[in-house]
Amino acid sequence: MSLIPATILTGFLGSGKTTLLKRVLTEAHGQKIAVIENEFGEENIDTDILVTETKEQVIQMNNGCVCCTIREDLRTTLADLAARRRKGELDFERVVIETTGLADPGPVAQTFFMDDEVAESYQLDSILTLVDAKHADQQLNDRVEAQRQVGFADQIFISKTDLVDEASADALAHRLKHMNPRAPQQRVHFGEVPLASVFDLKGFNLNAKLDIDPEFLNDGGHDHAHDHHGHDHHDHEHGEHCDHPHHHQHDDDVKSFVFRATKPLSPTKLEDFLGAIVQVYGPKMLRYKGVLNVKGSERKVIFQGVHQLMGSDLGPKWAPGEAKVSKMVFIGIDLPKEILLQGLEGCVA
Ligand SMILES: Nc1nc2c(ncn2[C@@H]2O[C@H](COP(=O)(O)OP(=O)(O)OP(=O)(O)O)[C@@H](O)[C@H]2O)c(=O)[nH]1
Repeated sequence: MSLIPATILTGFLGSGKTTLLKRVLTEAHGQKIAVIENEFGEENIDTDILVTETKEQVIQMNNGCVCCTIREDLRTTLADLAARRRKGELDFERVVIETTGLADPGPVAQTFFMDDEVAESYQLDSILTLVDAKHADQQLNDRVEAQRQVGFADQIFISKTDLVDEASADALAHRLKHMNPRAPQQRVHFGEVPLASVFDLKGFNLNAKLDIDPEFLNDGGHDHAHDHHGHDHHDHEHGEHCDHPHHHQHDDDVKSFVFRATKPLSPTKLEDFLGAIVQVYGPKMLRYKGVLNVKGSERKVIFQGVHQLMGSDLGPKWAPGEAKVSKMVFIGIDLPKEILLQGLEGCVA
């Protein structure tokens, strides 16, 4: 039986998750979608709305915060859903998990890899993150969960841009891009979004192409609040003027950087190094993904991970004339960029 695609919908409180989900469910012609809601408290208003307005199967889990307690519930809920589907008691083609606005989506995503029963029935399609254009700056400044949600995203939807001016929306887009250069961004107005932007994104598919622009992180188009650090991506010297607009004075904990190598990498060195690194920094490593030129392989090696869990797979052959450049993006919280970059340099074959 083919694997059931699963989508994780996350985003800070009030960012428009339910609005988007309702929209998608009513638009989803012919698709049967099981929705797993994770909310705080006993009263689950979101679920009531979904149940009355759509015919979807909604399972609610009321035991609090996803980040600490939920993995077991989520695991049993997913396993139970799959078992009932196998027996013909339930009919659905995909699953959407809406997390609470205060959840770290990491443990939710990991459930799909750590539990055999879940991994045998489901394939994590992508993590979608809603960002509220009106409140995001404050939320990102104040709340680590909001930052993590952006870090994990395979796709970012920016809601409520109707409530802010164009310059603010652009500045937010820029800030988010620095935090997570891997996730495409799309504005949504009251959840209006084509289904093709929501499902089958294959963000977790190892063969998905790595859509990042490594040059972006080296550009000068972000704020000078980073200058005092000296350890992150900024081309300008201290005091040097740059012409880009500086709307923010943010200094996000979730940051990203890109490793590039033009020489082929040694698979064993890479495995040893990354294996050791995730033991130490795994909890801080939200997502990492790369397309690698590995010695002895004619084909691209596609690699990705979430916290301590990582995997690799063979991609297509390098095209004739294509520069065989390895690229890896790391998104995490206070990652030791220099240690990682130096270690990776040492993995050249
Ligand atoms: N102006 C504006 N309001 C929006 C937009 N999208 C959603 N909203 C409103 O924002 C409020 C919160 O939306 P919800 O969909 O409930 O947000 P949520 O992320 O599910 O919220 P929680 O369940 O509390 O985490 C609602 O009043 C929505 O109508 C938008 O694009 N523009």
